[in-house]
Amino acid sequence: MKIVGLTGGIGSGKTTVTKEFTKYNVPIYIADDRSKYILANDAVVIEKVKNLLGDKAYLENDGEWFPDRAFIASKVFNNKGLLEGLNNILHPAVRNDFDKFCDEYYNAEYILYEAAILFETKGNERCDKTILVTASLNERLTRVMSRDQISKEDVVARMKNQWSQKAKLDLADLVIINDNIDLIAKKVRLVHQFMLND
Ligand SMILES: CC(C)(COP(=O)(O)OP(=O)(O)OC[C@H]1O[C@@H](n2cnc3c(N)ncnc32)[C@H](O)[C@@H]1O)[C@@H](O)C(=O)NCCC(=O)NCCS
Ligand SMILES: Nc1ncnc2c1ncn2[C@@H]1O[C@H](COP(=O)(O)OP(=O)(O)OP(=O)(O)O)[C@@H](O)[C@H]1O
Repeated sequence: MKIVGLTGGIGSGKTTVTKEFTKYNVPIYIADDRSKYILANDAVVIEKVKNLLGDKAYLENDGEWFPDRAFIASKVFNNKGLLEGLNNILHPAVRNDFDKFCDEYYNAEYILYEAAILFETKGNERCDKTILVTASLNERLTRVMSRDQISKEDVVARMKNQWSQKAKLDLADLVIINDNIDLIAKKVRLVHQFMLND
């Protein structure tokens, strides 16, 4: 079983591209989603996040507690120390969770590991191949502002905590340029064939 990492800066189109791989029954691990699950459900993680950011990091609703992601984002994306603290809590937990996923799908030809900050966290060292999804800076800004209804400043704050597209291009094995949505299905079909024959 090969591990294929799929990454790209915020708003590049990782989720859009990843969805295309589901057509081919490729097992897909989405680090952002699993990270959210862990943040909401792992008791040890919850305790550590409260210690780092305060009790306000979680909100109560009908007797249940949920991470207040807007509050957490407002704290960490403008404070490198706090972001590092949060990453240090969540990333080892995500790695453990991914180990279990790999065990479950050890029979697959390859599995896709989607992560926004694959290279930044050295996650690529675990991958046999890496795919980078790209789009122009302006496109990415516009897409995220419209998708999440957040300000340009909020998107830029996240971008500042990610490597530049140029730095990632130097490391990626394959690149999917996501400028035209109509071409994504064809590009993914070609990449899938490449992975099967590699
Ligand atoms: C701070 C949190 C709660 C904000 O949640 P929110 O729903 O607003 O954002 P979401 O998780 O959907 O992330 C959206 C995008 O923000 C960017 N982003 C998220 N985490 C990070 C990070 N640690 N460093 C840089 N960019 C990040 C990515 O481009 C991501 O796709 C959340 O992003 C989080 O827990 N981040 C830390 C965990 C992490 O590193 N996740 C990313 C891969 S494991
Ligand atoms: N080629 C495209 N043309 C126009 N809109 C697009 C294109 N690709 C993706 N989008 C839209 O742009 C937004 C961002 O795409 P997507 O959510 O796939 O990016 P992402 O890289 O997963 O972002 P994030 O890092 O925030 O998770 C979405 O609303 C999506 O529908």
